[in-house]
Amino acid sequence: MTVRVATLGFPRIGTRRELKTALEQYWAGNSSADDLLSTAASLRASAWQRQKDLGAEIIPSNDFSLYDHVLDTSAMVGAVPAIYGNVQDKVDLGTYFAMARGFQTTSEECGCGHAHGAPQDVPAAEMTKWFDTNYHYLVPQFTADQTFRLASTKAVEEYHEAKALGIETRPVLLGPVSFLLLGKCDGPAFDRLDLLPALLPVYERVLNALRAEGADWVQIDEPCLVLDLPGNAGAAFKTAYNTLTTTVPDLKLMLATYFGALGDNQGIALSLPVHGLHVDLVRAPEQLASILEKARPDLLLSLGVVDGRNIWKADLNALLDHLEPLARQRDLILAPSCSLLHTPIDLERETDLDADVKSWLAFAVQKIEELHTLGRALNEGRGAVQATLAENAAALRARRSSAKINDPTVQARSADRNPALAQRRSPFPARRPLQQSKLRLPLYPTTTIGSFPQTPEVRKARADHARGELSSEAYEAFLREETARTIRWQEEIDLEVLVHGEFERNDMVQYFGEQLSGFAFTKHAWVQSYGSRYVRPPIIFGDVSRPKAMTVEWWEYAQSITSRPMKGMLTGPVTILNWSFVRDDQPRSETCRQIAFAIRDEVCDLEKAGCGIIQIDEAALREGLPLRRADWQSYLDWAVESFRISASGVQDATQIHTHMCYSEFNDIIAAIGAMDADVISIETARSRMELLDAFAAYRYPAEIGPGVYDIHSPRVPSVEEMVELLRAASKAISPDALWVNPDCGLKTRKWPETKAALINMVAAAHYMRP
Ligand SMILES: Nc1nc2c(c(=O)[nH]1)N[C@@H](CNc1ccc(C(=O)N[C@@H](CCC(=O)N[C@@H](CCC(=O)N[C@@H](CCC(=O)O)C(=O)O)C(=O)O)C(=O)O)cc1)CN2
Ligand code: MET
Ligand SMILES: [Zn+2]
Repeated sequence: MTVRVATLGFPRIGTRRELKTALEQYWAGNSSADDLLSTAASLRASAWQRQKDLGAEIIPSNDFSLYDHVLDTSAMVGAVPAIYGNVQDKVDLGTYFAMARGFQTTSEECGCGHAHGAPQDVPAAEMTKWFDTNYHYLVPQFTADQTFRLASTKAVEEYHEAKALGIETRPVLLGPVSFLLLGKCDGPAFDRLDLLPALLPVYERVLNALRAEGADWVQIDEPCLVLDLPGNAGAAFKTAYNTLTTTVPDLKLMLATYFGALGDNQGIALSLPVHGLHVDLVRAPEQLASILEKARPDLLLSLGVVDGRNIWKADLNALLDHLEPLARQRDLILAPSCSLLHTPIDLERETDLDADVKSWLAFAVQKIEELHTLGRALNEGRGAVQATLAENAAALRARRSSAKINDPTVQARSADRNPALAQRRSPFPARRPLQQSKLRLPLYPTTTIGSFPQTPEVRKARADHARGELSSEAYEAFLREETARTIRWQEEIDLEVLVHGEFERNDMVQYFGEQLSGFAFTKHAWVQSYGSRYVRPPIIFGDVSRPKAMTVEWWEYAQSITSRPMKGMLTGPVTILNWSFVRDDQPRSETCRQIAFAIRDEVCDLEKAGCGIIQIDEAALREGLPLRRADWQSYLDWAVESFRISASGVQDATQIHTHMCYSEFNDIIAAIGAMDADVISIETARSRMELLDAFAAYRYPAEIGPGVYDIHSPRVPSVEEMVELLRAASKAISPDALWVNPDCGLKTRKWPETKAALINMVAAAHYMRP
């Protein structure tokens, strides 16, 4: 029996973030479409070659994307909402980026490649989290009478491109059922799965074209198979795969599932007439036994045994113990649990990491090496890779017994089960008047979410400082100047509650990770978050504590130069946890609690310094929700408790804000209420306030700032537009509980559009006041 090594997807961004640079240059009008496309082609070529060199035998194509693979799928099938005005055969670059980022002729994109006669002012499509990751996709939008057409042959072109380079690939497509399920209805709700018959012919054409080019196998991703599915989904999967396997008979389909167990969908998955099935055995190792028992003997199993969602070395010897008996019985494919999109590329670039910590890690490149080692051990016997296996065992042993991991003081504090720790002194109705009389804010008070534009100058100053080319004094003076200018400007346009702008922070999670014990951080380990925006998630390897105050000095400086209230600005424990690579040797809930105590101390220190409004961002609370409803409550219990531990050390008159973006709250609104924040700001602009229905229905007790300005697009919303949104909001929520703010922080924006939009926002708030 033979074992082969596959990857399901490789990071697109390039080891030196070449894709980011190429995109941003193109959007700024500094480079041509040809420049962008040729960078993209060379990134694909080197990713294919790299994977091949590392020993991957089945290499994906069409996993690359200029922006997002779900948007690519919408383009492939011509699911382009009418507002983008594309009626041609192909979705061109201009339309593609208009959907991704919105389009305004006055904005930066002017003159670069939008279709002739394209609309001049369109908002971007809605963006949301890809399952429980920090990757965001553009939500496909369907009308009830949606038609589909083949509008992009990218998959075929990229297969061909690899072939021309001498590399045989297995093209990847997002499967039709997941594509429909991940989308939303434009207008009154209907069953998106009803669109399947209209959609399948486009998939047939693409698959036929791939077959004609010479592809033997196609990887078709149906990650929705790990979710709780609507009752008719089983039938939809059957229709889809019966149709595709009969109409494209001699092409083999590898149906890929990941991010969890098939669970109650296992029967569906195993009944489909596909030729192979990939399952995630990192998140759900327990599913292997029943899959082996029930799978057709000729079904080629692809086992996701190396974690595509985290950066720890795999336990190769333990894996071999499980895999060896299996590999004697059937042909197998070994693969990462999911696409490597969610891991950084190459550990070897991290020359400054603590040597011990580094020896415990594997990034995308190292994970393929691990798979290659496993493959050889199974095909040739462990002896063939003895030294590598011994090294792996030694590293794992060293990690388990390392003194760097354990801090008894932290463990003792976290074990304190006193419920008062997670309880404000009084309930919200008693806190509210104390806060109101202290703050004296008008109706519809205005504020922003925290960050102001992280300009190239700010980034450069930080980089120069890190390289030792700018002294700490000069760097801090520069940051103080930026902060002061931003505060003066907020006063000038008459915002009520000010922020300092977060110029000193590289990222809202990494900044804290760099100051907390138990965390390691990287220099080059970028992971795509959306489009050209990447993050370097910190690595939590040990018990977490706060050696000293992290934000108090900057807050004190900021408050010292204004008489308006200055928000203290912190990232909450659940978000730090969810946006880090988390240790896998204790429950996540335990790590979260440790972070919560560290943040609690910071909250108390801010209050002691005189801060009356403290925002604790929990942007990632919703995305951490387990994919299966049955697992929600236990997560929400510890996540909410951790937030409350962080927020509950203060007096009643101190106003605690929290902020969340991209949050579909409908299902977890009770937990949001249970966080017991005094004010919550949320993303609502792109979904046009739909979200507020949940708050209204639940009678959310505290104050709410529904975002009126979509900050993920350079587009400037008009006063009228924001007044419209506020009117809609004031129908759902009592006006005396409403705040006026953007959807999220402004770090990704440029100053001109930020200024224009916030001036409009303040005007909209003034207009609403009686
Ligand atoms: N962790 C996290 N997840 C999140 C968010 C978030 O803010 N943080 N927001 C939501 C949306 N996602 C986002 C993710 C990233 C960014 C973002 O702006 N990322 C920046 C990088 C931020 C950063 O780490 N900046 C560093 C490094 C900047 C940099 O590239 N420096 C250059 C040098 C620049 C020079 O010399 O001029 C270099 O290192 O090469 C800094 O400011 O110090 C980017 O891609 O451009 C925004 C939103 C959801 N998830
Ligand atoms: C992704 S949530 C961002 C919150 C943070 N305070 C900011 O304004 O950037
Ligand atoms: Zn946000």
